[in-house]
Amino acid sequence: MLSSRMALRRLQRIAVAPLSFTSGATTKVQRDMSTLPRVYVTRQIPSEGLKILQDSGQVQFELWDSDDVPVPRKELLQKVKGVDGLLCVLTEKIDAELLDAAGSNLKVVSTMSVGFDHLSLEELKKRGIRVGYTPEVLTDAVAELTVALLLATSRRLIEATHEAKTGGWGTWRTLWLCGYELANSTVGILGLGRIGVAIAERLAPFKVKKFIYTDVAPRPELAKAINAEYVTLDELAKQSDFLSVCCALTPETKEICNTNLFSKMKNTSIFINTSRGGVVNQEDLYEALSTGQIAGAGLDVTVPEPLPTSHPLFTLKNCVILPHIASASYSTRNAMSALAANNLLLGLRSQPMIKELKL
Ligand SMILES: O=C(O)[C@H](O)CO
Repeated sequence: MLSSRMALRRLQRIAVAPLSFTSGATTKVQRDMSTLPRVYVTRQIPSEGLKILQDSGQVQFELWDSDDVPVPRKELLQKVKGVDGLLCVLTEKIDAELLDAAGSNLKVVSTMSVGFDHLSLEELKKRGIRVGYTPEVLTDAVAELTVALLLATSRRLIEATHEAKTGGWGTWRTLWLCGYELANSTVGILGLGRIGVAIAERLAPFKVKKFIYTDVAPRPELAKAINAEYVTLDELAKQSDFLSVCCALTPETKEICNTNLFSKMKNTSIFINTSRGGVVNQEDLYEALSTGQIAGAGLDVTVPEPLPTSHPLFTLKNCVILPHIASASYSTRNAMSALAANNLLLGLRSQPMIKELKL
């Protein structure tokens, strides 16, 4: 007998099945509903979001029916012509060129992401286009992955499994594969928001001694929840045994993690980034890691993405690199797609979105 979960999955598949896409091509999804607002979806999003769009009867939509390759820019510029709404993911640059190509019908852009550095907010604002995004639904998944990455980096798990698999595991040794523990440590958070708080809440039971943070200004309400002290960026670098970057990528935070920061960190410190690759100067990070200025780095995000396999950071044992998977749990990605779809539909109905960016 099918478990209810499996049965549900099967039902979802059946519900989505009639769409049966041809790989790599843009496929018209709705039946003839030519008077309805037109929407372009730039990726094959998880089924919950697709189903909301399908069942709404409110829009006709086309989507780029692959999750493996992003829609080529040329096709995207073609497909957005005259659309009323756009549902995108973080690989699509929504800039003046694209908005010009879309034209004056475009009323709503809904991104299936909490980050919005791929959106030219100024251009969107200028054109009166509303923007939806997906904060909160991914907080738990991102915090969980950040903790996993921090532990994998500080306790050298990737190196250790490699050694075990490739014959490096000799006798038990007193200092072999030693790392750094969270107990009695100071954890620093660069950019305290919901995700930073969620990370700290998960790390606290590891007996962290102190949480510190920096941001453009103190955030007492959030800091109170985790008993974190506000410090300057310099102090954050100096005091942190673990420094976790949680800030958005903006002109102000671009490459904020550079030699200036790394040179102030302890040789025993671990640097973790699950926000955006652009906040780090990767040459400076390579230097800091390869010279032992800092002990290790765990990165879920890089510039560019994917990071070429020939990149020098991949040669370092003390650098753990993940392919931008912080929010990658089935439930979270489905929730993100549902929120993005609902934001889009609400925006097109000129109603308040569930999560709308103030421009
Ligand atoms: O911005 C986001 O949503 C994350 O980086 C991917 O989930």
